[in-house]
Amino acid sequence: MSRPPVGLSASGVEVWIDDHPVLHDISLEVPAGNIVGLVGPNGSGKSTLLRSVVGALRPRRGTITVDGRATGSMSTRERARQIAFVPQEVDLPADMLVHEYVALGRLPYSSPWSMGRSGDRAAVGRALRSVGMAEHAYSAVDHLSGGERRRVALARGLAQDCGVLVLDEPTNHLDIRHQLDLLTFLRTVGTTVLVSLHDLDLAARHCDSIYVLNDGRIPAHGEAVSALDPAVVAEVFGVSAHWAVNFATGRTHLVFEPGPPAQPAPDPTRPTMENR
Ligand SMILES: Nc1ncnc2c1ncn2[C@@H]1O[C@H](COP(=O)(O)OP(=O)(O)OP(=O)(O)O)[C@@H](O)[C@H]1O
Repeated sequence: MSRPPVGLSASGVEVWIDDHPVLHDISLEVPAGNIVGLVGPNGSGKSTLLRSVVGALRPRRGTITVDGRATGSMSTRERARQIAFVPQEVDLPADMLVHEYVALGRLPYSSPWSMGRSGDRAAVGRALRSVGMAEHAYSAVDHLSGGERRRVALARGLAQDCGVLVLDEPTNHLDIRHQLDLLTFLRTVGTTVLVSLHDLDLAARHCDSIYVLNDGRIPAHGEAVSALDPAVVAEVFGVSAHWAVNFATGRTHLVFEPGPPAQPAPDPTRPTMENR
């Protein structure tokens, strides 16, 4: 991407779907050039929040700004030049070639008589190379595997050349090498990234800060060690977790134990029904 990164912020965002509140008073900050992770259990509202941020859903209350400008006052085309969105599930049109699909990312810059300019072709080529899919440029999209489709969808977002990239679970369907490659690659893109992830340890390792979403609210945010404090993980995800050092690399990882979170040890000096 060549466009400079810009900051993204949401303030007091409330979203209703089908007469039900899904997001309650959400505020978040994604500083320019940062990678900010969004984690939370299934159904906590991650996709709803990302879709609201990119303008696919209209919040009932609250403001979303990009580079200090409210997105609600931007035209669709203008917003698409500011924020690129790669959704969780992407329907790739069956009879399209990979490079044609990625070129759709250039639509916000095109007029009917200018599609296929050399600048657009260069952006498409760059995006395909960066996700390791250049050799598939002339394949039909419906011949791709699930993981290859995810990478092509990301290429389309990169070709859009925006200051903010919003990714909904981009590691879905990717094998472990491609998950690590993708998250490492995001750091090199040089844009602002808001990304939802299910793997808490990957989020901790690759994001500058993390927002935890639970039942449409944000109970914790900040650097990984505080946002993903074991008490928060137990409360939100219902699993036992702790931070552990990998002695081979010196890195700290969040590791999990099966079963419910451990209860605090009983205080023997405190009366109970049994020893009273
Ligand atoms: N189109 C819709 N119609 C009705 N309810 C919806 C719709 N989209 C989302 N919801 C509801 O909003 C809540 C949040 O859903 P959302 O998809 O944002 O969660 P999520 O955190 O992204 O989940 P997952 O991790 O499973 O992808 C859920 O209760 C879901 O059922």
